[in-house]
Amino acid sequence: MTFRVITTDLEELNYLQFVIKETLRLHPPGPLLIPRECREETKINGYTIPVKTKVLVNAWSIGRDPKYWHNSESFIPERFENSTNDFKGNHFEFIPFGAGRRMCPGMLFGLVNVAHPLSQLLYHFDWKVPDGVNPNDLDTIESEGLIARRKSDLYLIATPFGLSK
Ligand code: HEM
Repeated sequence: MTFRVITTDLEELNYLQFVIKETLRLHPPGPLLIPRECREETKINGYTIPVKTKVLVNAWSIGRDPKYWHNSESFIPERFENSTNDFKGNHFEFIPFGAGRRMCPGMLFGLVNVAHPLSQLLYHFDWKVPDGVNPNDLDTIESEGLIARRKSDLYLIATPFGLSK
């Protein structure tokens, strides 16, 4: 699929916003959010969580749960088209920034810093994988750890727009 960005006005880049959402669903940078500690004994779904329990919320697996997402392992940005599903903390099946009063206060700043450079890179360059590489074979596995990143480096060839053959 070719994808040409014809504006860098973030308000107008709906499809790019869906791509960013879908990326955050499948690859939340904080897969287990931030470890929290229970301040008082709490009951959730019949389980008793004792005081001082360290709680890790697995946003990575929630974002891939087939109970909430069709074709949950597939990258389908269009799933967010005409959907109210958002990561602002109201839909607990999609929490790359957490939820509740300790959710990420830098969400909007973080998002603009993803969308703006990405739109500029797509606007000014044509991108392709190196010869002999099939885009479907790209490895998207993440590294382990509190903050996830690509496990293997991504090699792409950027050609200034207008110069590609
Ligand atoms: C795409 C970028 C970002 C992602 C995915 C992200 C994700 C998160 C997540 C998952 C949490 C934990 C929420 C929870 O435990 O419920 C968090 C907390 C936090 N984030 Fe971000 N974040 C991003 C960018 C930023 C930026 C740019 C800043 C600051 C300028 C920031 C500042 C913070 C702070 C201070 C907390 C702790 C909030 C608290 O404990 O009350 N984040 N973030």
